[in-house]
Amino acid sequence: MEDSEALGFEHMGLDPRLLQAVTDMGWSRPTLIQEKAIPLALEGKDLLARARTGSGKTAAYAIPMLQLLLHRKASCADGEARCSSGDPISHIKPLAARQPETS
Ligand SMILES: Nc1ncnc2c1ncn2[C@@H]1O[C@H](COP(=O)(O)OP(=O)(O)OP(=O)(O)O)[C@@H](O)[C@H]1O
Repeated sequence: MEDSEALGFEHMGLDPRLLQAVTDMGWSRPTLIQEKAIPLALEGKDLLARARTGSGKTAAYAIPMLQLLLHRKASCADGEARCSSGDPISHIKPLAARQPETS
């Protein structure tokens, strides 16, 4: 994809609070891994991605996760039944604990 066609944060359908946070961080555009991963994660797709150290992977998974949490919070405030299905972070902790130690 050419740079001119790159999908900016403002075109990803992000919650305004997340867009503001990204702006506050001084991030004018997503990194490549963020540009590829965030839209798919927001669609609910399962992803396995690899990118070099310092390429922005943390935000690539944290931004969609925070968006899910914000939407879920709004849904719970509206009394939706799916609010009782557990929170995403509780699934991440056991997965992280199973990661092999690095030296
Ligand atoms: N879109 C962006 N624009 C500018 N800077 C960014 C962007 N996304 C992340 N950064 C910055 O890039 C740096 C590296 O990001 P981060 O540590 O999340 O990368 P990573 O791929 O998760 O690294 P690691 O492989 O070490 O876990 C951080 O200082 C972060 O604030």
